[in-house]
Amino acid sequence: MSDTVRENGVIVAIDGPSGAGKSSLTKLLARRLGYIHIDTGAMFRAVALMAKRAGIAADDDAGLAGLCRTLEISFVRDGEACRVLANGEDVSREIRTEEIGLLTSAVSARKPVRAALLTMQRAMGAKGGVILEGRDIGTVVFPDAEVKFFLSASAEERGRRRYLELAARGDSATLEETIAKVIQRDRQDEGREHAPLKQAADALPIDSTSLSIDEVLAVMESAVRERIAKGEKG
Ligand SMILES: Nc1ncnc2c1ncn2[C@@H]1O[C@H](COP(=O)(O)OP(=O)(O)O)[C@@H](O)[C@H]1O
Ligand SMILES: Nc1ccn([C@H]2C[C@H](O)[C@@H](COP(=O)(O)OP(=O)(O)O)O2)c(=O)n1
Repeated sequence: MSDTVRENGVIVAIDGPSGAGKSSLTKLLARRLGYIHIDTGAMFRAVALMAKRAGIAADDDAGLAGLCRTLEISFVRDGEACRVLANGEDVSREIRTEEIGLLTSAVSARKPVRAALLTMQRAMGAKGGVILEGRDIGTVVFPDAEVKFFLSASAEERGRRRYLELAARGDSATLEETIAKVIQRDRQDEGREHAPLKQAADALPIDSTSLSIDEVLAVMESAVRERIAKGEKG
């Protein structure tokens, strides 16, 4: 981790597999710290959605490169929520379907997509005062982030959490099907050649299988505030 002093505060990286709690904790931690929440997964999902609409296959690197050259992704606050815009269109809901989730896992493995979003993510976070959640934040996007967490949980628990989420949205997927999809996404995210899901050597691992969101938040907030205080001492 770096001793860089940044204009707006430190950079916090939260990596981990699907359903570990990254988005939930990033939102809460960002609110506690007054930091900006950067949902890098939503950026990859936006690329996947726009590629699907344009009829670009998940392995069409030339087509994906061309799409990413002109695609503008932005986040806008909407009260407590954060809307995701693709070329100015609010795609917050459409990017969250399981179909787009699986397509995103394939699209996000492609080098041109990773290269394009890497540039965007570094531009968004370079001045600090940000929390980025994803798969490769602490290893590729900001290897010098002052604070890194690797948030995990058992596949069964992550599948259960995702199942409850889907059921609340009226999705009829069974628990067994949802666990299987979580494991499939894990394999794809961990096994890909470019920027695979991996714990950074200097990341603080947190297994949330048997922890509440508030318990995880307490551990994270304490670690970040300790690092900020250390930086202020100089
Ligand atoms: N420690 C936890 N205990 C119980 N439920 C959790 C925990 N962390 C997250 N959840 C729930 O699990 C679901 C997935 O969490 P989310 O933050 O979207 O994970 P990720 O961003 O890692 O995919 C959400 O419904 C969230 O409320
Ligand atoms: N920094 C990132 C963030 C997400 N991805 C990929 C991996 C995931 O399968 C998809 C969707 O990510 P997202 O965080 O939205 O998915 P989950 O909420 O963890 O289920 O994008 C990535 O490759 N790199």
